[in-house]
Amino acid sequence: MKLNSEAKEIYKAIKNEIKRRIQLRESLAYLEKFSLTNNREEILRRQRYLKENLPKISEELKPLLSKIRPIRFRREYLHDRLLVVSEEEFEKAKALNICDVSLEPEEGYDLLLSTVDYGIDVELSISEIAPELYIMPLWENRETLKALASIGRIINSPSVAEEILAELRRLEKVAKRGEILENLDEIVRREEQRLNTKIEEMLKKFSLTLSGKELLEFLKELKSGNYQAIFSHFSQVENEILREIRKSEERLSKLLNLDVEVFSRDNLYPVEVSAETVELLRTELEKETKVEMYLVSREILRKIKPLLPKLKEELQRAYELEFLRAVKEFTEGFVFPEIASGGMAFINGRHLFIENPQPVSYVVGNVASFDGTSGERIVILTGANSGGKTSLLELITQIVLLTHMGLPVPAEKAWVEPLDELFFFRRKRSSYGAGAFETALKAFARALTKEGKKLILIDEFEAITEPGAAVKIIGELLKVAHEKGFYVVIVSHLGEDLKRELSFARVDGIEAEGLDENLNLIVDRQPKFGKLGKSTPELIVERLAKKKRGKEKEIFERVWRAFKESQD
Ligand SMILES: Nc1ncnc2c1ncn2[C@@H]1O[C@H](COP(=O)(O)OP(=O)(O)OP(=O)(O)O)[C@@H](O)[C@H]1O
Repeated sequence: MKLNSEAKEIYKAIKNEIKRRIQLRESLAYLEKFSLTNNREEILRRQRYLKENLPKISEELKPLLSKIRPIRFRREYLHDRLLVVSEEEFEKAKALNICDVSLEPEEGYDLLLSTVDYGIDVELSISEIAPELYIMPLWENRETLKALASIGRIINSPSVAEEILAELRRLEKVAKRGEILENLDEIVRREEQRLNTKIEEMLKKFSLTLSGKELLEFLKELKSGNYQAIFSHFSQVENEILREIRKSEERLSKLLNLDVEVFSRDNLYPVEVSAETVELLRTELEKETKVEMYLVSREILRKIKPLLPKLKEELQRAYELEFLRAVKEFTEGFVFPEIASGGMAFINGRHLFIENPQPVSYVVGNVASFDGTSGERIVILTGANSGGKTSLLELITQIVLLTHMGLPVPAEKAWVEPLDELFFFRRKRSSYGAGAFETALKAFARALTKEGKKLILIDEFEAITEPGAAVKIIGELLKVAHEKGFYVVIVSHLGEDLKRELSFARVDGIEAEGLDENLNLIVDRQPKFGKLGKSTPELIVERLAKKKRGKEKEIFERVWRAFKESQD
């Protein structure tokens, strides 16, 4: 379906309404599948798809879907491992391009894998050699997996994410070790400080007990050459300190899941762990963690590998659900239009961008029959200023476009014939002179060339030329449109004159019904079919007569009386 630029603007605004409700970037692609089509079968196919799937969307899905993130399995070269293979396997192993390959074990790697009994036994496949490339993205996206599991429960289609999450739990211990590794320095320094405070306290206590009487005791022992007693007294402190050191090391060993001896025994106060020792510890821990991570990852992957294709499908399904959810949110209270032949119509249509709009029913062509209409394809829309004529043209455009997207429309009931082209010509308020007139005329004429099913909506063409000429021009152009079987709604204040020229056209009118208590015009937005819309100068006069003061008021009152007298 082809659109002119102003119709395109409305199409863009509709798409934006859906887009801004979509929480996931990946779901935007689904909107492309709903671009305009005039293929009746395709529209019906989209309607069937939405009718089947929209009811499955429930409120509670929104926060869960917002948590979904893409899970991308990495393809990286891992420098931390060496794969030792036989000569026959060498080329194949190299071709995997996943890590260094050798025929002999070599130094300098955290992990030694081998198909020929030199290290951890592996088969020649990426998932065996580098299972972390699959497991880490899953581990990092646990929130997505949890959301998928909950979504599965809601839509009654159990997710493989449940099983994957259960398996991933085995990684918790080694992941914790990874965290510890990151904070190793801080952990060791904290233990060191704790230990020194403790020793300090012990020494303080000891110096207190060594006062007075005890000192004399020592001197006596010293005189009699009994050094042993003194040594034993001091070594008692030393032992206590050593016991504290061991306790600290046990605590660290337990935390790191590795036997450690990091505090020097040479210098008991203050105890200190050298930077080198921390580095050595880090290297050892890193190596252990790598091996453990590899082994646990491999074990998990062996179990869950068959589930990964289904997981991918489920992620895609989540993107689709998010698209559907946004459509559902946008089209709440809408109906699927009947794909008809012979024009377009709707009952109680609601403008998308007017807050609390008055619902309006309308027909162009013979798809539905309302009192005062008889299948006219050319309609002249007349009526009060600010009555809602432009808004009605926009509403027709919105309903026609949504139908061609395959979406429901904001109305109680609607009928739309698939069209080849839609033209919307807005009133150019600031256009004056021959240039503007010529441009508008050319655009109108262009819309009339070429065959096909067309809807042409024109907002007040005559504003840019003299009324007399306008009747001739518009009249003739509408005759062409009529002959070609196009559908046209044209806003005009020249309804009466045009009607005289065009027997095939219908004239509808939007009317003001009076003034409200604040002297604002009360407008019935529903056009009266086949009835010229009265302009409302007498209401404007009444309004001024009631609002103004003094001399001006007198003048308006006089004019108003003249109106009333002519009505009596
Ligand atoms: N169905 C509706 N319900 C509520 N408000 C409406 C409706 N249709 C139009 N309006 C409001 O009325 C005002 C005038 O609408 P619109 O510009 O469509 O009128 P118009 O007849 O084209 O005016 P003009 O004669 O100035 O061209 C706008 O503020 C619009 O939001």
